[in-house]
Amino acid sequence: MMRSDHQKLKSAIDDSLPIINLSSSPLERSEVARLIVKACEEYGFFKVINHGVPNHIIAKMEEVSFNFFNKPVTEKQQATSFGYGCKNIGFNGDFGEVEYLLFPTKTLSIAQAQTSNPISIDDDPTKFRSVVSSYIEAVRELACKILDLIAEGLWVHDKSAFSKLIRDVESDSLFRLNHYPPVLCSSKNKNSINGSSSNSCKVGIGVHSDPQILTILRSNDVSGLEISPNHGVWIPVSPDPTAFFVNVGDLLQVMTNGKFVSVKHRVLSNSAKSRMSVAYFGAPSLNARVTTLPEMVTPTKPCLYRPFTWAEYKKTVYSLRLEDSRLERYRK
Ligand SMILES: C=C1C[C@]23C[C@@]1(O)CC[C@H]2[C@@]12CC[C@H](O)[C@@](C)(C(=O)O1)[C@H]2[C@@H]3C(=O)O
Ligand SMILES: O=C(O)CCC(=O)C(=O)O
Ligand SMILES: [Fe+2]
Repeated sequence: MMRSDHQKLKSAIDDSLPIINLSSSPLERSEVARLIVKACEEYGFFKVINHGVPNHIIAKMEEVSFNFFNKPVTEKQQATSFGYGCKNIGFNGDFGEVEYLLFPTKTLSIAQAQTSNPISIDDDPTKFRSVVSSYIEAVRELACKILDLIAEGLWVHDKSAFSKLIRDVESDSLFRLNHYPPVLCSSKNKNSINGSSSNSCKVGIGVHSDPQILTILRSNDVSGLEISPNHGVWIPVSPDPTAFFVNVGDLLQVMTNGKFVSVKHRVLSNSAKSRMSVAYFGAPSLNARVTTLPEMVTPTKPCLYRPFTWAEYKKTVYSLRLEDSRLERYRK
């Protein structure tokens, strides 16, 4: 075996993935900030423990998600205008063994204002709305906490340079529930996916990076998520329902001038169990101008990307397929 193969195998172990403990005392704040920056540079991905999101909020979210996906297909399809999708991902021919509910977080506040138009997702739509609203509020706070620590760790002058973008009332953040039903792996499919773990083989969601600033992800106790911090290496992420997982998105790559890399990831379906995940994609408002922070540009590290609005970038994202590289188009 060549030395590089050894190194690849050694690095493809989940144990090596960074874990950030947010319970640390204020004295250790700068150390936590430093570790988060390191994780974003090396992996664009990390796990957060002692995150402070109350258990009852997480448990209720899991319950409404489970109830929704357990409904008959015909009932779920009635939620298509509200973002229900099955197997089709995006608009350009991507498919996966997944069903999902995907909507802008703003939708809930609009629905709240128009009580005559409740969201018919749950038998009790008011319950669905209030459970999801509380969950979104809690994970947005977690995202802001992490983004403020990133700003500190990067010695950025404006400590809320990142978090203010997703705190904006016009923020275009998204919320997504995913359900990957068990898919039996035929011997023909077995090991068809390079480096996948043995009890999974079909693609739930194909290789992609998240286009927004930061993603806060949580799942049940079923595996499937894999990340690829280096080209050709796939690391399965052990599921941990008590934790949150954080992905660096494309916009954070641009704002940090490529110091952070938006992590490539995919989900493989499990042959025995259903995986359920919940993702919050923190994004700026559509008209926000995304630029590289001046602190990230030096004479030896000139600015890599031209400025653009999130609306412009989102249009590009939706014109392309999951795996397509979009940031290349915004290079100077
Ligand atoms: C094929 C696509 C689905 C996606 C939009 C896109 O055209 C390319 C990016 C995809 C992605 C990946 C991360 C998130 O799950 C998502 C909601 C996003 O913002 O970009 C999805 C989009 C989607 O499923 O609509
Ligand atoms: O289900 C997961 O763990 C990841 C989902 C994901 O990558 C996405 O929804 O963009
Ligand atoms: Fe993703």
